Amino acid sequence: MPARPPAQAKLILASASPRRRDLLAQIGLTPDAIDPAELDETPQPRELPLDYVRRLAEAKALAVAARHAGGFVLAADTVVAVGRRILPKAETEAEARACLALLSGHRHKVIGGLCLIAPDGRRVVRVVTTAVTFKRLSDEELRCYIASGEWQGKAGGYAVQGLAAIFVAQLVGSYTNVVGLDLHMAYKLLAGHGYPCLAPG
Ligand SMILES: Cc1cn([C@H]2C[C@H](O)[C@@H](COP(=O)(O)OP(=O)(O)OP(=O)(O)O)O2)c(=O)[nH]c1=O
Repeated sequence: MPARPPAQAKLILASASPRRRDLLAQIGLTPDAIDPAELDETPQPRELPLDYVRRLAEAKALAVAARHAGGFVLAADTVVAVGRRILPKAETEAEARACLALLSGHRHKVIGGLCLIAPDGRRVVRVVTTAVTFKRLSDEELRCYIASGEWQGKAGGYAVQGLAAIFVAQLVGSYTNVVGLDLHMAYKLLAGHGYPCLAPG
């Protein structure tokens, strides 16, 4: 068992993503602070999706830990990958259409990187992969989905927790990883480093 950290050790979520905050709330965790890292998220030339999420999750955690000594700092990064290709976070309709055209009728991977920095400075990075298969999208489905606007700011141009759930023919692995934070791994990292995830009683 790891040594229990001081009772006042705070939980810092290094993320601007409301999805990650909501996911933590689902398991009864409310961060003491939400402090997004705001880094340049451009992939390096020929960077593989797995390397990219590891690098980003770690960089986000390190940037934020510098401002919160003695806390538990949790950071994450999510990408949608088609083979070695990292799809963008869709910011325009054209980007969302291009992503959905690649995903339609095919299997892709959602890769999530998590990094925890514990109060004693120990740092752990983990990667979780989920395989998702989309049905073949009709023109009408594509049009409705683009009109929904739910693709905005989402890795790969969709959000499984919304309307896009109807496109998912199969999902193998962690659902919460696709939404933005694998809760099993987040719990394992936090509890494993002595954060009191389970409220007494
Ligand atoms: C695939 C998928 C992604 N997403 C979201 C989760 C993330 O918010 C986003 C991926 O972008 P990220 O860069 O991982 O996260 P972010 O920019 O929103 O926040 P921060 O960097 O501050 O932590 O896509 C969904 O909400 N649902 C999905 O089904």
